[in-house]
Amino acid sequence: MIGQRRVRLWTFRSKLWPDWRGLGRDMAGRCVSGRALIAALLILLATVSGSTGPSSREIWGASRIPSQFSEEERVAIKEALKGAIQIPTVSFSHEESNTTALAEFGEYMRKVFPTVFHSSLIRHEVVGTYSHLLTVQGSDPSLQPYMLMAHFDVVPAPEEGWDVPPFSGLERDGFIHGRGTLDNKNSVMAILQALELLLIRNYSPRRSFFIALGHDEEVSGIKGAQKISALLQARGVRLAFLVDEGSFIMEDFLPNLKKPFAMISVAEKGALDLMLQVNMTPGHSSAPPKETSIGILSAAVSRLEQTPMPNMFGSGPLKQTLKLLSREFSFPTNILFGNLWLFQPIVSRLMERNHITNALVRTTTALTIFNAGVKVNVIPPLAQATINFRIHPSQTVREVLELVKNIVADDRVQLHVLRSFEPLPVSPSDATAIGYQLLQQTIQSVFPEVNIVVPGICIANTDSRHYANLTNGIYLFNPVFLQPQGFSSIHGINEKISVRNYENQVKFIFELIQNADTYKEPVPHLHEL
Ligand SMILES: CCCCCCCCCCCCCCCC(=O)N[C@@H](Cc1ccccc1)C(=O)O
Ligand SMILES: [Zn+2]
Ligand SMILES: [Zn+2]
Repeated sequence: MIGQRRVRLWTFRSKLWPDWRGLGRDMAGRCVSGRALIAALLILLATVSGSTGPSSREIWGASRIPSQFSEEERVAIKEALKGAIQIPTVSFSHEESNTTALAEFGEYMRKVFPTVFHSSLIRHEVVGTYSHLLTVQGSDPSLQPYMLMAHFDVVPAPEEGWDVPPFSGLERDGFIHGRGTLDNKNSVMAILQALELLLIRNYSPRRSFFIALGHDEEVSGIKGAQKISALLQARGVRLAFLVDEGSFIMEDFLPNLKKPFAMISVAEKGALDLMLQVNMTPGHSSAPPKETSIGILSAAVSRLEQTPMPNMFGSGPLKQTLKLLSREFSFPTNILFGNLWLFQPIVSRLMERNHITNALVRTTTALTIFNAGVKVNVIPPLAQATINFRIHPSQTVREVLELVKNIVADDRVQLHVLRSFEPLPVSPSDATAIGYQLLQQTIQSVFPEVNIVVPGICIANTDSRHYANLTNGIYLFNPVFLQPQGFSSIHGINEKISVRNYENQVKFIFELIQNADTYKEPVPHLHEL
């Protein structure tokens, strides 16, 4: 009891100290006027006396719960994830998914997180038949809510090539194996697990938040995320920020950088799925025309592959990413990245050398489907190819289409847009951006070995774009260490997460929820009062 009081007093004093220290001077150290000083003192007194606002216990967050889990809890944490991996919630296409598994997953969540699903603080709704929206009621309605997101559908996983069956959830050598361990059942389970552990410890949040769990992210999110977003919009919800998958704590992604760095993506690329089609008159293969639909189309897609979209290094958040990272590198990379005003041409070329960093600097062109021909002795009437472009944040769908037309430069090739969406606007990452600041603080406390946190670009797409109408603070970050091999396993083979990584993910969310409750807006300059 005495110890608890001492902690409370200490926290109280340390929270006050920065305000007192700066009193009478603005942020630049200049003296402020007497009237502003009196106004500031009055506001401070009113807050400290707490006669009308929340109690000092609530203000200073004295009821913080440490993220320490018992042996029994640690076993339950990993077993819960293994069980989730065993449910084959596969999205095959827009039309086809394993709906039995999607429904079973909903039952499974209710079973393993009973406190969450029975809490009087939480409203649970099923949206679009299989997706889930949880509304966690905070005690302070003056705080703007936020949202934690994840999805539990997965891409298919043929058994060939895997060290262990992809839906076994087997633990081997300290790793839990299987489809969805990184993308993205780890996040679904970690969010609910952290909340379960907080509620068991009688935590009741001050700031309301939503948990949105999608069931069709891998095939667009139209039936899940888009519906949840429309529901929240109809309820007049505005979010302070949201956190979704899309970036990691990166290890060994950049040459000469051995230390891990956390990248919070503040931008997400757009997309364009374009079908190219050539129609020609069919005929006998014994007397072929000079050009066939296959030849014309092949030449067109080859030109597209051989002509990369322009390098957009100079615009977008990447310059800031590299500038912040520069001090982590040794000579000469630190000089190159730290002086982009001079070395931009060299650095932008360096980024093109590797397929992952190349995806950060330009709109990418991926030839993914090619269909033509019906019989070996028939000149094919029709040839079709589908190309997946991922659009750089500084370009638009229209601009990319224009570039494609100029590169193809052949009227016989028809272009059909199958699907497109623009890149997301860049979310703020400055000192006033609550979502970014909260993530950064939490990364620094949970992962002390991570020296640096940088804003970045997500090269893939997530469900978060469906929520752009509710917030301008969209942050993509999974608190998990990832190496290039782990990146290849996402949608590939041998996807796995270490037990330690997963435990830390739970710990991270446990801390993040509490940090969101105690977050203080940066104090405005006194001369602004
Ligand atoms: C400087 C070092 C940079 C390193 C970059 C490493 C990047 C790691 C990115 C990992 C992204 C994981 C997120 C995957 C999400 C995903 O699979 N999305 C899918 C599904 C989808 C398809 C169309 C529309 C919406 C959604 C996708 O983008 O294809
Ligand atoms: Zn995903
Ligand atoms: Zn995915």
